[in-house]
Amino acid sequence: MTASLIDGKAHAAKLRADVRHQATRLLQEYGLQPGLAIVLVGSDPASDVYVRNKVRQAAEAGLASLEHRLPTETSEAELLALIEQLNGDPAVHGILVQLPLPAHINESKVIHAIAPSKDVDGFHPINVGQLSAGQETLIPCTPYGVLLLLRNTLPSLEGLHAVIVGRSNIVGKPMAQLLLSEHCTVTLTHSRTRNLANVVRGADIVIAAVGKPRLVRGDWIKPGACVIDVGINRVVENGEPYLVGDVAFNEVVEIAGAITPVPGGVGPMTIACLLRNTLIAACGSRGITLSNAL
Ligand SMILES: Nc1nc(=O)c2c([nH]1)NC[C@@H]1CN(c3ccc(C(=O)N[C@@H](CCC(=O)O)C(=O)O)cc3)C=[N+]21
Repeated sequence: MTASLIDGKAHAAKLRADVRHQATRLLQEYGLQPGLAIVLVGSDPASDVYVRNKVRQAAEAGLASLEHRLPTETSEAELLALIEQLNGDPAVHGILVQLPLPAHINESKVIHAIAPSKDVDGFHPINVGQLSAGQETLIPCTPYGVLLLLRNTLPSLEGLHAVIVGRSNIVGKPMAQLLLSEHCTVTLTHSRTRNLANVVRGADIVIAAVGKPRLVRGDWIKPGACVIDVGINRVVENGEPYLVGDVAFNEVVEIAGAITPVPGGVGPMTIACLLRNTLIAACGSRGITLSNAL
């Protein structure tokens, strides 16, 4: 059996079209245009590409995006002052500070400084706590995107065994909380997990988010399982640069029931969910209820 491909690019395009539709209505009915501020400190070439993509897609979805590029030498105090200014700016509904930050800046301090209502990454401890309590909140973009893909792929998530590989604050932990809310049985594994392959063999849903190229092999997969590859690893093979996931795609595609490709899987959903979070934050700022989440 060959797995069906989960087309993240197509799902993301649909989600962005929905954001655009709702943003148009917000502007017409309430005179409100959602605004996203993107802050990039330093000039990492990979970050540069992501930020440019985010800005372009935000504009296409009818959002106002404001880019703040700061030099690597920017002090922590200067960055905190900018965040303070954005927190108080009524045209800004979402603030994204691109991570990682240069080593002299305390990431946790920066995340704490963002107003929780504008924290479209969902990284502020208030939002983390609300997610873990199962309350409505701004959800981190990558796990949010994965959840939408799963909902669109599987008839029901209830009672399924989800095994997450990787316990990061950005993907693994919030993913576990979201899937618990969907009534999955959740196992959160990591680098110290004993007999990882055997644990993954029990999974109906596998979420690979460790940043190790092709870690998850074909013989780890229960036939028919749904496999979501969050990894984005840049490797050079035969002198060519490649983007590969945390899943050995060629092996797993033969065993799984459905699988996301890299690229074109989770990545595009992450950006689409960032736009959606900005829309949600803008609505929240005026007490407007947003209809359907697809
Ligand atoms: N505060 C913060 N929030 C983030 O959400 C955040 C961040 N910092 N720092 C960097 C990572 C990385 N990230 C990606 C988003 C989309 C793709 C994406 O769309 N990837 C394409 C391929 C892109 C390519 O070809 O390089 C795909 O998978 O199809 C990748 C990576 C968000 N991040």
